[in-house]
Amino acid sequence: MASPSGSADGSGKAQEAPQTSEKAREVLADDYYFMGIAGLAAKKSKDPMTQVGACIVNQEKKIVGVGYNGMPRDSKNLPWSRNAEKEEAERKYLYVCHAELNAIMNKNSADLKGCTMYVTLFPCNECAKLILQAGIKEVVYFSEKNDTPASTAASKKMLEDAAVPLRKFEPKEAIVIDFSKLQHHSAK
Ligand SMILES: O=c1ccn([C@H]2C[C@H](O)[C@@H](COP(=O)(O)O)O2)c(=O)[nH]1
Ligand SMILES: [Zn+2]
Repeated sequence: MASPSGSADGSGKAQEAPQTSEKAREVLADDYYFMGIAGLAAKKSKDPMTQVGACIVNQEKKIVGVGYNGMPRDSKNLPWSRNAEKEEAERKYLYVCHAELNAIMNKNSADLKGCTMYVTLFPCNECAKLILQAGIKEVVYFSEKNDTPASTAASKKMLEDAAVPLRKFEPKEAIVIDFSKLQHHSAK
């Protein structure tokens, strides 16, 4: 599992040797944790083709918003098709709420100024506008699709122009949640 860079508790102090009676625990690094939450949120998306998740974190490293791409609230019969041969009104793009929009709308704090957004897919130009208007000050993304180059270029241009750092998350290992290891037994 990914561990934090530097000292184990982030304090910069040398790590103390664990007590012999204590199990050595692996502690998840921030980027893995927050992108992991974004990835888990993506798993909730009903988009049959592309599931996207976003997680917004404030300067105290607290999660203040999570979202995934989905159809607008209370909608029942909107199409998920991406088929280019269908009429525009029969394709998902006019309707779907992007993960970033939903994460921003789901915020549980007064505002998002100074926050970082973790998002599993490079934000489109419309989401870049939302990110900027929300006062988000850093974007960490995972994957980049190249099927909308103009949108990607515009998004990069806007974020760069506003001096909002854009960073690609490059995981070196997988995060695995083994529920059997979360099963705690009373010590007797
Ligand atoms: O910034 C973005 C860009 C796209 N999405 C969502 C919108 C759609 O549900 C999918 C893209 O569908 P494709 O079939 O891959 O074209 O991704 C998003 O949430 N945020
Ligand atoms: Zn978008």
